[in-house]
Amino acid sequence: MSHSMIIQNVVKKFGDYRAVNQANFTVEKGEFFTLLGPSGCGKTTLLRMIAGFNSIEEGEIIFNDKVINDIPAHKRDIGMVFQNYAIFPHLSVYKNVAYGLKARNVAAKEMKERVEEALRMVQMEEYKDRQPSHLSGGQQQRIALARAVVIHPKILLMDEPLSNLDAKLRVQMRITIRKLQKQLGITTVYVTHDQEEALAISDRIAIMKEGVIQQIGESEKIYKRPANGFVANFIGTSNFLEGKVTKINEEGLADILVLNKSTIKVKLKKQYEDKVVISIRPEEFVISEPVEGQLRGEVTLSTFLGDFINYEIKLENGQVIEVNEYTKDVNFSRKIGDKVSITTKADKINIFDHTGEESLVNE
Ligand SMILES: Nc1ncnc2c1ncn2[C@@H]1O[C@H](COP(=O)(O)OP(=O)(O)OP(=O)(O)O)[C@@H](O)[C@H]1O
Repeated sequence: MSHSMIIQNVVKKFGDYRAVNQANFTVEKGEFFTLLGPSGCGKTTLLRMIAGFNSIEEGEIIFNDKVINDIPAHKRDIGMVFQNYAIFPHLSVYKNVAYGLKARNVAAKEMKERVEEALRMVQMEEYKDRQPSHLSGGQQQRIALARAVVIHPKILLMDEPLSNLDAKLRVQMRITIRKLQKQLGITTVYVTHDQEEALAISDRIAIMKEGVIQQIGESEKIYKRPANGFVANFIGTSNFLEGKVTKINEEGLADILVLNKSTIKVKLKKQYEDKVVISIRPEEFVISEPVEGQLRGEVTLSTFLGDFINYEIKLENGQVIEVNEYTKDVNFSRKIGDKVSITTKADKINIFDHTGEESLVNE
């Protein structure tokens, strides 16, 4: 028995509209897997299919080698945490957490032990007799988390569980969730539209756009080697520059003319001679004094952010790019109006075909 969850060619239709279109992935046992994408991309719809709240029009969802398409939600052995906590306002904290065990007819002694253990895990033991209305949002969300894990589910599903919390609490709670998930080893599928949260919390991420998965991978991989322009733009900050392959040899080593100005050499994964989209992270640029033949520009905004300085630089063609310089690497920050040159390391940038839909560099 494999214990993993397999999503195979899964389709969700609302009328003719495919809210989820041919989703394919495997979530390994104990893995923290995140569905990430802009509003309306279909991530909640897919999560609800896993939970058993949505019908499945095509494909299969397999858990422990068994197709679960037709198994009703309450028989799927799934714990769920939602954005709006969904805890019972008239029950004490203790009774909220005990609820799922009661429904499963767990004996009194074991129930007490498990509820106390779950409350301990989310550091809420001393609140067990409180009414939920006397708790903060973060505390209520901890109760929702305790209630989901107390039943020892095989799968934990979470839909934007942190989006009602303030920024600081969100960061604290995502650490709590991550630690608890690792400690319990529960296979987890998490939904968020917040890319920073997804990068921080996940083992792997699936990025969705208009019902279609664009890329699946570990946070670092997705950040450094986005599969297409959409992912490069959605995750972190990317500067997109126009380029053109002017020469390419048999091994794929290409001369790429950037903004009709300077040439970089990049190894492409296939033969390609056309316009390209070059995608560069703000921290992958190197700023220097102006040099003839290099990309040049003028600092139009300089923002000191402690560990780094963020610049807006207006290039000679009028395009404005974002560049970060680490404070530890420089003695002073550049000022508005300073003239500079911009270079970058060829192995750190991403090259897409002219449509932005296909990456031309190896992973
Ligand atoms: N019951 C429904 N009937 C018809 N269309 C629906 C239904 N539920 C969702 N949709 C549509 O399916 C698409 C995906 O919706 P879904 O809620 O999965 O998006 P999402 O990625 O979770 O977005 P958000 O972050 O805004 O919650 C949307 O275009 C939505 O309007």
